[in-house]
Amino acid sequence: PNHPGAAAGLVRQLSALPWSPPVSIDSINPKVIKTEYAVRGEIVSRAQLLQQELSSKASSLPFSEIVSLNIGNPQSLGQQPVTFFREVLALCDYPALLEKDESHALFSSDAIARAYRIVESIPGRATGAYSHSQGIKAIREEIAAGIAARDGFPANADDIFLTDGASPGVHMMMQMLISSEQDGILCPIPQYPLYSASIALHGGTLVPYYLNESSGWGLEISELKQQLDAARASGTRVRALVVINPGNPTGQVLTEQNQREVVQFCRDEGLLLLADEVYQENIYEETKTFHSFKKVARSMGFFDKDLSLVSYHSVSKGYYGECGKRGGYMEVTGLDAEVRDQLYKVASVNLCSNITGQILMSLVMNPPKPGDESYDNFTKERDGILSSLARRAQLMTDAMNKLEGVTCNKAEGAMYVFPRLNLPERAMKAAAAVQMLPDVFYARRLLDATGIVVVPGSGFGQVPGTHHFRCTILPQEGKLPDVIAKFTQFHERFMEEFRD
Ligand SMILES: Cc1ncc(COP(=O)(O)O)c(CN[C@@H]2CONC2=O)c1O
Repeated sequence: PNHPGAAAGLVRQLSALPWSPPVSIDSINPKVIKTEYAVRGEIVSRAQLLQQELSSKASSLPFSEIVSLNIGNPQSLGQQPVTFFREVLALCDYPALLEKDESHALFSSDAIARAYRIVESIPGRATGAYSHSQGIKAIREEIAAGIAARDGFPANADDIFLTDGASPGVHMMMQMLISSEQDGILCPIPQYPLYSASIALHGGTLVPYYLNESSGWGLEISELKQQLDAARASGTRVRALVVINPGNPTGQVLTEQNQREVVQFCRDEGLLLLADEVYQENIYEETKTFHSFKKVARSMGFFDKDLSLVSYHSVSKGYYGECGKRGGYMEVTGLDAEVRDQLYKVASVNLCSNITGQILMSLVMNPPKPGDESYDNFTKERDGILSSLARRAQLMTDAMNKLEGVTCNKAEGAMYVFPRLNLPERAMKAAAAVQMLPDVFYARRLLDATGIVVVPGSGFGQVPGTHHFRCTILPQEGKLPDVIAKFTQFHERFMEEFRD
């Protein structure tokens, strides 16, 4: 052991031993293995491989591009950002621009004034510093004022937690609520798989309640009650009810009466209401109006001492579609102060959300007003995008309903159609023969034939024995007819191939 070469010799001996990675698929957290997120699942993975094939050589594929209709990502399909929002963000990102005369030739006066006000409200004018863990106080005050203006009821800046998109806010609440598998969360089926994924990651239990496809994806209190009682009878401690309004993937917009019933149900059954309202500005059905659950609860006379409610919003949807900027909030009301303190502690572990997303969230909640220099251009951009989305929602719904064996509820809101596939028996058998679920088989064949990427309905959950897929309504209007034509041609050939 004292020999100078001994250590080197020992190292050589050790290095000769077979080395294996310290982390293996068998040694990572099994909750991670169990987690699935179909919006970027197996079909998307194959699409990425095909994209590489398209990029690497003159392709033998029967299409020239991948059309990603699997994800609600408007700007990736050509939607333009809102000018006023980007002007304010640019100025806040580089505050020195505010001191330059040239800026007045480049930026609208109200964007300069807004950016100046925001920068001045940040301690040290430091848009690069960590902020308060719930977000910059002045930003939260602006958002609270926007909520109050929307609802006609007060909102408190200290109830706002600014997050990097709505997703982290959902994870934070699941982290707070789920202690073990005994803790259940009532979720709509079909649901946006952030919820099933987060519940799985935190080791809880998803308690399903089925939306009624035959009544336009209606949310029935009787179904909620039946599922809640069954879960409780099996020993599950049901903590919360998730409602996504407008719905993803289903696109329904709840009636105010239905919302009142949901609020009453949560109050009566002692459930925290998790209201996912990220599509609140994506309403296309003229007979429907968005009402926040906060407004509905307050209008029923339920305040902080009467109901626990967490409301989510995001900069990823609406007419802004700023998904990559990662802005969002959760408005937390009706929780005990000591619970709020624990939530704050969890938020503080991540220090703060990104400042750009925080600023953008405040712009979404307080956009240009009549008389502002940007107002006319802003309303032109906003109304242009929303009216186009409404037309595309109708176009896609109609196109789906023209397909043989397909029925599709109208997309009243959000950004998706979720058609039901009634496949021939031979198609079902062909799927089984390759160990695929029928809607995965269909989505895979669609991708391989056209380059169009959709998400199989099994990725959102569906009534057993039914099959769907989710497709966004997002291709720009000039391109949508071509996408629909490709889709239709594929479907006709598919049905011909597998006709019973
Ligand atoms: C209902 C719902 N809630 C929350 C989120 C999370 O959004 P952010 O974290 O970006 O704020 C999404 C995103 N929609 C996903 C992403 O694109 N397609 C979807 O279905 C969503 O659809």
